This record gives sequence, C-alpha cells and structure tokens, in this order.
Amino acid sequence: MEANLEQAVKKLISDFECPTDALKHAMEDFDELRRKGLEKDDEMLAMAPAYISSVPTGEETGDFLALDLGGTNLRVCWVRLLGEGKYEMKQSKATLPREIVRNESAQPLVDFICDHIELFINENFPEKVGVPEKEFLPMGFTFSYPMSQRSIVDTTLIRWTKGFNIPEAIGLDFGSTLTQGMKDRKLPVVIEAVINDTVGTLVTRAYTSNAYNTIMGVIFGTGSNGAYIENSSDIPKLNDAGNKEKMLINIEWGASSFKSLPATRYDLLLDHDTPNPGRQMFEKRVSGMYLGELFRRALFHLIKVYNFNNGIIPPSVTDSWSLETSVLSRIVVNRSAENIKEVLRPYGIRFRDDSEALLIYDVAYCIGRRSARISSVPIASLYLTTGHAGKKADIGVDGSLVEHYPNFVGMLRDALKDVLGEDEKNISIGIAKDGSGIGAALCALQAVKEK
Ligand SMILES: Nc1ncnc2c1ncn2[C@@H]1O[C@H](COP(=O)(O)OP(=O)(O)O)[C@@H](O)[C@H]1O
Ligand SMILES: O=P(O)(O)OC[C@H]1O[C@@H](O)[C@H](O)[C@@H](O)[C@@H]1O
Repeated sequence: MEANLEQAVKKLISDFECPTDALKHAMEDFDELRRKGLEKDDEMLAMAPAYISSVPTGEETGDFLALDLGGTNLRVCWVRLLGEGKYEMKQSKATLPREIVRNESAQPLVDFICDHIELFINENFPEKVGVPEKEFLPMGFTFSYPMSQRSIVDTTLIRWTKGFNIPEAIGLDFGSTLTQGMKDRKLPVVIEAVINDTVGTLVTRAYTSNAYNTIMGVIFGTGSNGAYIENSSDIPKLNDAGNKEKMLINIEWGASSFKSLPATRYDLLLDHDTPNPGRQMFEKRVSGMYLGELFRRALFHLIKVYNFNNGIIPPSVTDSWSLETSVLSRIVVNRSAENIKEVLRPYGIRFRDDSEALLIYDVAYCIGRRSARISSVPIASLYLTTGHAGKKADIGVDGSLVEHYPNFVGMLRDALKDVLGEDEKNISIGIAKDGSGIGAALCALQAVKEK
C-alpha cells in the first residue's frame, strides 16, 4: 500500500474530527441563532411557531387520514388513535420521482400526491366517494420543509430543501395548493392541520411513551431538524399566541452553520452539487441524503490523487448521488477487511491488501461519527438553555438514518456525554415510530377540537 495513501486517510479522518471544545462553541452559536430566530423572521433559523400549544396525554382517540411528504418518500396513512398511547395504522408508501420534485411547475407533484390519496381512498374508503363536504375525511398533512405558519393550517413555504426544487411553489401555501388539487379531483378529504415532521415526532413520542417529559422531536432522515416546546412569552416575534402558555416550535436547525465546525473539501464539493448551494450546511454534514455522497467524494479524492483502486473511477458510482447512505451502514456494521470488500465489490472497488481495506473502513466510519457528534450540538444546547438542565428529559427521534445506521444513537450519546457530562444520563432517546403519520393525526385531532 502506498504510504501517502495512509497519510491521506489520516488527514481526512482528522478533518472529520469534531473536538469537544468545538462542539461546545457550536452550542453557544446555536443558542444565539435560536434566540435570534425567536425575535424575528428571515433569520438563519426559521424558529417557526407550529400553532400546537400542548402535547398529547396518550388518551386521545379518533380516526384520521395522514399525509407525509418527506424528502424521499410520500406516505398516505389511516390512523386510528385508541387511547392509552396505542394506535392502529395502515399506510401506503411511494418514492418521490426525481423529475416531479425538480420541476418548473408544482402541478406534477400535486397530481402525484392526489393520485396516491385517490388510490388509498378507493382501496380503503370506497363508501366515502361522492359524499357531501360535511362527511369528508379529516386529514393531517406532514410537510417536511421550512414553512412559516399563521395558524395550524395557514402556511407559507419559505424555501425548498433536500432534493426538491419547484420555484413556483415558494412563497405559497402548499396546503391550500394541495386542497385545490383534491377539490379538482373531488377527493372527500379536508386538511385540518399542516405540521412539520419534527412536530409530529414530538407529539407522537408524547402520545406513545408514558415518560410525560418529552421535550424534543428530532428527525434524522433525508434531512435533519428538530422541534421543541417554548414558552409563548419567550417568543418576541409571536404576535398572537391565542392566550396559550406554550408553543411548539419547528426550529429548522438543518440551516445552522457553525464557525467552530469548519467544512472539509468534501463538504464544499458536495454543496456545489445541490439545488440549494450555501444553505442547510448542518444538514449536509448530518443527514441521510448526504453521507453516502460524502463517502463517494472521499473515495474519488483517494483514487485521483493517491491512486487508490489503481486510479480507476468505478463506472457504477461515477455520478454524484450514486452511492446511498445505506451502503455506509453496511460497511460500518462490522470492522473487517472481508466485510468492506464484500460491500464495495459490486461498486468496482478493489483493495491491494487487508490493511488498505481497513483504512477505507475508517474513512466510512468517520463520516457517520461526525454526523452523530454534530447532531449533539442543538440537542445539548436546547437541553441546557430551555430549562431542563439537571432534570430528566425525553426526546423522540425518527427517520431512516437514526433507525438503520449502526449505533447512531450510541455515538450521539457519546457526544452528549462529552458536552454535558453526567447530565447525559438524564436524557432518554426513543424512536417515535411513524412519527409523521401519528403526529399528523394527533395534530388534526387538536385542530378539530379547537375549531
Ligand atoms: N439503511 C440505511 N442506513 C442509513 N441511511 C439510510 C438507510 N436507509 C435509508 N437511509 C437514508 O434515509 C433517508 C430516507 O429517510 P426516511 O426517513 O425514510 O424518508 P423521509 O426523509 O422521506 O422521511 C435517505 O436519505 C436514505 O439515504
Ligand atoms: O423527514 P425528512 O424528509 O428527512 O425531513 C427532515 C427535515 O428536512 C429538512 O430539510 C427540512 O427543512 C425540515 O423541515 C425537515 O424536518
């Protein structure tokens, strides 16, 4: 193995290191960004009030449709809340086609969504076809993009993130755009609530866990973001809290940028190849859409400059975004030469010897570890600065990255231990399975109650 390959990998790994004092500085930066976002709009963090003022007790009951528009998937769900933190759910899932989410017009996306709602209704509620408006099915809509809200259903799309790029939809109320599409199709559905998926994850965790101290909902999926519960009196920009003492906030922390956590060359190259260059810098180091691409760029650098893989660019991963983060998960699950050789063989990657294979393992590993360490910053900052320091607190998490990346929560806890010390033991972290769907149903229920 060429010595300079080993040096190059050691350098790369040190570039991906996030020392604890850098994380602590970033926590201070985050707190400043949070407070600025609460003071006024158009700051780096949207800090968008969700117009949800309480968390479920677990005793809620009712039947709702739920629609979840994420970064990768569209899910249509039927949710039956049974009380006692229990529910039944039936859901359909479809991958969002690239040409629909990157389009001059929003109509193909609206048609795609309505097609799937129509299919779901014809299969599950044929009796609802053609009913009068008062018998429409109530639906909660989880819209996983930065939006400002004036109420639980009145929203304005601030910008697209992840892989979406539909310019004409920016500045509009996507919920009402969808409502018009459903009306054109005569679909018997009424949207009662529009929520962010982090808000859905928080309320779902509160409903299903009898922890009674859920303080945050966090997503590690295609993108990354968090929601928490703020005192309405601590939100200067909030004009009308509707005399509610508490307000759930969609932070939009994916947009964070921390001076103390500088970008690597791979981050900068990746950023130029996205529909939103210069934005979502936190998310582009943390979430599922990006980790596989970072690894691909690191491999290319080692191939081009250090003659790894005999200088051969593998045809199957020549294009940007052609290496899924699930490949990283399969690599890091087991630090052995044979495992990484097996996982990367289909991608045309060959190794001179076992020690070279283990070097490339270490490249994969440090990308995922950095994601988990950076993720501790907003979580630790919120824990300390919003009145929970020293107390037990519960966090709901959801998303395929946190669900499937080996030991993601473990690495996150290690980082929380580094920055919080003993307090880390006070924090429970649990998967809020189906957070988007259940959360949308719970918020639709609250909206109907408050009507
Ligand atoms: N096994 C896996 N390991 C790591 N990441 C994964 C895995 N499977 C899917 N992902 C990533 O998770 C993201 C999809 O997250 P998910 O929560 O399922 O969808 P959405 O973001 O649409 O809600 C994608 O970026 C994908 O690359
Ligand atoms: O569930 P997903 O698609 O991974 O979304 C996670 C986050 O992705 C970010 O890009 C969005 O701005 C957030 O609103 C969202 O919560």
